[in-house]
Amino acid sequence: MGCVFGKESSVEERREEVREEKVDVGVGGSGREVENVKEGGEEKRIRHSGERRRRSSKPNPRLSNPSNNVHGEQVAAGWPSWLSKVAGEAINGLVPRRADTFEKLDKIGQGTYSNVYKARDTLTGKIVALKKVRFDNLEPESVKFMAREILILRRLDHPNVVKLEGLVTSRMSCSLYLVFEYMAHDLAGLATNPAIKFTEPQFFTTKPYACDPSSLPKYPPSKEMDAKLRDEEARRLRAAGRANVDGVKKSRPRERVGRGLPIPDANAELQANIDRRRLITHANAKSKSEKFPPPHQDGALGYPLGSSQHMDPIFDPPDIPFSSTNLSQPKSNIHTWSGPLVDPGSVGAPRRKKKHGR
Ligand SMILES: Nc1ncnc2c1ncn2[C@@H]1O[C@H](COP(=O)(O)OP(=O)(O)OP(=O)(O)O)[C@@H](O)[C@H]1O
Repeated sequence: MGCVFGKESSVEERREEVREEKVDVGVGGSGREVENVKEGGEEKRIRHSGERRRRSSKPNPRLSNPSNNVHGEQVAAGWPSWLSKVAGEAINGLVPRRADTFEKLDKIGQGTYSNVYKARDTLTGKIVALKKVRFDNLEPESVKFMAREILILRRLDHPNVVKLEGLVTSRMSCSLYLVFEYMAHDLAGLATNPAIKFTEPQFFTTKPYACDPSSLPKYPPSKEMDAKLRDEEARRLRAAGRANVDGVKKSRPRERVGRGLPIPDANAELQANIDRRRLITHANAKSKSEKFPPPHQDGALGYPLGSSQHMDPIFDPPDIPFSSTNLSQPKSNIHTWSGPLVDPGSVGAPRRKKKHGR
């Protein structure tokens, strides 16, 4: 996930719904306390950003496999076996959300490995962004790569970094959705607006720090490495191509005129570079997990409830009902978000302290 997003006022925050008890909607890695308190008969969700609590353990971005009993617990909780086997640590302490509890509204973006949808959480009414990662052949390396992103996102807690709020999948599914707060703007879009100037505190010098820099992975994600190698290869090929062309046709006056054109204004150039980079990235993408069906096959939008407007009936067939995620139960008994599955402290996920009535 290469994006940092800007949030439009706090409209979405005001819309955030409340769950029965304190749950870790930051899926476990956030440095904030999140709690629900009753106020005037109404429950409100509050975040304590000032005080940081010590934790005995944090998810480790260098992945390790879960023990057999943790794997068993994860599968029982609704995680697909392929995910738990390869990326057990990334989902440690969480339960998956069911796909049919979201209503896809629109396709809003596409990343290197994903399609992103605006969706409504039908249990809370909240608008979210769903990043769909589909793993063709469930290649362990692709899964591990995504797990690494999840682990890092779980650790990040910063006002300027979009939060991972949950994960959606099911035992029978071969896809995974990351649930994020919905952001009205993205950084690339804002950067192209000359009226908007970013200040340093808008980035990572703002406290609380997103995470302790020393805890970040030592090496860049393989995706970045791949991108770097692809860029270098593309540059090399371009240079080789130019050398060939120069060798064959020494002089192409019209081309030289073209090269001499004035540079367009900075913002247009920035956007063009962004677009070009995206094109190169997508055109050269090699990982199996980067292949997606065309939008018309990738989960239909705009259909009535209960049909394909719910998420991907193809890739998310109804599961055998699992108690924690079964819609036939009253809402109050549902773990609606990816939240604690087992005692996180005992299996390496961050420990969350319950706080009441602060
Ligand atoms: N939380 C969000 N709210 C609103 N739009 C989003 C959100 N997350 C992603 N998007 C949109 O989807 C696009 C793709 O996002 P995504 O995170 O998949 O890709 P990326 O970070 O640009 O690239 P990569 O796949 O390499 O990480 C973004 O550029 C943005 O337009």
